[in-house]
Amino acid sequence: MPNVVQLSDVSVIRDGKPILDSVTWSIDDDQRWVILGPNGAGKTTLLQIIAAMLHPTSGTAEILEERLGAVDVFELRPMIGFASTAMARKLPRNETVLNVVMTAAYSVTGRWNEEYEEIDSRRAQRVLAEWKLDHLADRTFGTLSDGEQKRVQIARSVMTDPELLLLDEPAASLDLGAREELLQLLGGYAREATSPAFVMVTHHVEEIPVGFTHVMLLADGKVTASGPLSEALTSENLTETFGLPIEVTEIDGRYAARAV
Ligand SMILES: Nc1ncnc2c1ncn2[C@@H]1O[C@H](COP(=O)(O)OP(=O)(O)OP(=O)(O)O)[C@@H](O)[C@H]1O
Repeated sequence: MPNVVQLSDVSVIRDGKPILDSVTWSIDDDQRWVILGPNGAGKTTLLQIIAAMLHPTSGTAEILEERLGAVDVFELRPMIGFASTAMARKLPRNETVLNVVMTAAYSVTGRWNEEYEEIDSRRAQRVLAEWKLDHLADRTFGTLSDGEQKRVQIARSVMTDPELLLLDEPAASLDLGAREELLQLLGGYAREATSPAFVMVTHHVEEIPVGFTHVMLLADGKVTASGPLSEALTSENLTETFGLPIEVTEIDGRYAARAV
C-alpha cells in the first residue's frame, strides 16, 4: 500500500474558529514525517485526524485507503499505532511491563479475562527486546523512569504490527541521555524498510531522529511548508512558522535551531 494517508482540504472548526484550516497532505508508506509548529498550531488535532480519532469538519480524509465517515473506525484503529502522554495516563501503573505491551493485542490497557495465546506473549517479548526493555518485562509500569515509560508506550503501539505509527511528543520531558537513547531507537526503527509509515509530533528540531524523511510545518492551523526535510526544514520556513528569525543547521542528519 504505497499511500497511507490522503487529506484533502481538511478543516476542523471549534467555537467558530478553524483550528485546522484547509490541510492537504499525502503520506506514502516509506515516508517518516515529523510535525513541527508553535503551541496551539494544531499538531495534535492533525494527528488525531490521521489516527481516525477525530473527523474533519470539512474536507476528506482517507486513512489506509478508507475514507473517514464511510468506514467503521473500530476496524481501522487496530491498524494504527498511537502513543501520547494522554494515552499513557490510562495505562495501569500496577500492571507489569509485559502485560502493558501484550494487552495492546486486545485494545485494552490492563489484564482482565482475555485469553492470551503463546504467540501474543512471544510477540510482546520480541517487541520488548527491540525497544531494549526485555530486562524490565516483570517490573510494574509505575516503577519505571520517564524514559523507560516512553519506550513501553512505543512498544505497546507497535505490538499490533500497525500500518501507520503515530507518536505525539515521544521525547518530551526526557533527560539528555534518555532522549538520545530514544532517538537512536526511533531512528533505527524509521530506517528499517519493513517499518510502517511513521508520523511524530515534536516541539524541537533537535528531536528529529536520523532516518526521518519529511516535515510538516504548521502555524495557526495552516500548513506553512511541507516536504522532504532537506527542502522544507529551512531557516526561512521555520522563521515564518514560529514568527521570529530562526537559523537551522544540520550535522550528519541531526538538526539544531536557534533564534538569530
Ligand atoms: N475541543 C476544542 N475546543 C476548542 N478549542 C480546541 C479544542 N481542541 C483544541 N482546541 C484549540 O485548538 C488549537 C490547536 O490545538 P492542538 O492541541 O491541536 O495544538 P498543538 O499544536 O498540538 O499544541 P501544543 O504544541 O501546545 O500541544 C489550540 O488553540 C487549542 O486550544
